[in-house]
Amino acid sequence: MNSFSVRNVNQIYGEGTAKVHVLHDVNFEAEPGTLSLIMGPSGSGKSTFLTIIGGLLTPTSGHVEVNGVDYAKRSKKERDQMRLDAIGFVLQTYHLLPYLTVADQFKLVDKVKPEGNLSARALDDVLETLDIKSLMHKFPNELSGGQQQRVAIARALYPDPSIILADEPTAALDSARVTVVAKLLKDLAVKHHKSVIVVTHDTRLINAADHVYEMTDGYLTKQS
Ligand SMILES: Nc1ncnc2c1ncn2[C@@H]1O[C@H](COP(=O)(O)OP(=O)(O)OP(=O)(O)O)[C@@H](O)[C@H]1O
Repeated sequence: MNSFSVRNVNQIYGEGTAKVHVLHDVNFEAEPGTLSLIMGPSGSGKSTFLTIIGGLLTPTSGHVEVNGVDYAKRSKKERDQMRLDAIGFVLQTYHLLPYLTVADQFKLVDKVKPEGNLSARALDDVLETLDIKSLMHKFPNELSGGQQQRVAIARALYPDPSIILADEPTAALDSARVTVVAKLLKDLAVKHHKSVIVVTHDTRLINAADHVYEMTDGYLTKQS
């Protein structure tokens, strides 16, 4: 079974003279055990695509199936549950809650999803890999951009999702950290059999990728 099957997706924002056709008949598949990159210039539709496959936006037309289930055939409540159970998001704005310490960001996940999260030991491994163990008592505004980005990655991985969707997960990281994050994403795909989809401008991630797609003016093409 494919984690994702996207068929003939179109997205149009606005109406009349303000109408913008952002995605054109997009088709895409992603299987468990693979890391796919979506590359392309700013404004080409990459984030819109990620938002649609993550079930956060219903496309103007077309179908998105996640683990064989069509979003369109589910109620909003069921879609929310599917997202909670299956998808880990790493978004451009890190969405860390300003009034919670790093440790409490993870505890909040436990409240929303009490079961099926990483064991304390597995979480410890992730924190160690991302070199953020010493930051647990800090608040987001005490962290650098790169530290916040790594905390956001760890938090997305904590619920142990089968699918990981990441929007520019390395934008705030230096080269050494990019290598660490690229290896982590690759290991999640290969060793943990997850489907990892990354929107990025970062050509340093290409070596880790199984498939590379290019988004140009809303048209998605497979490069490798
Ligand atoms: N809610 C919206 N309403 C109207 N237009 C939008 C909306 N969201 C995005 N757009 C437009 O759709 C186009 C694609 O935007 P999108 O953010 O998907 O591109 P992107 O490739 O992710 O860009 P970037 O790399 O800069 O994040 C842009 O022209 C943008 O202005």
